[in-house]
Amino acid sequence: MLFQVEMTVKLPPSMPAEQAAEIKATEKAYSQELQRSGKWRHLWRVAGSYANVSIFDVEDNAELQEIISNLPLFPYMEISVKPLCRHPSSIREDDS
Ligand SMILES: O=C(O)CC1=CCC(=O)O1
Repeated sequence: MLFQVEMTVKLPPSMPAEQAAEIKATEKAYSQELQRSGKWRHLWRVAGSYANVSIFDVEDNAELQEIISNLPLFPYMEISVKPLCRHPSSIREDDS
């Protein structure tokens, strides 16, 4: 199942820079492992924002919830999820 997930990062201004850097490094490693596995298909920065638009390819809602809730930045993000299905006019083979 494919999902579009938009994540907006809102780190508290009071968080020490070292702690923020550590969380971001852990987040990067976690997301890159999921990208290598194919579960995190796309990761795009939203230009001009500390936000991303991502496409996940997971078994079901429960797996998406598990992945998202384990993001190191999860406590500091606003997240919206949209389920996707194949567009009838799509010419891409990997859209479903
Ligand atoms: O910087 C972000 O958009 C948050 C994030 C998600 C995966 C990652 O590596 O950073």
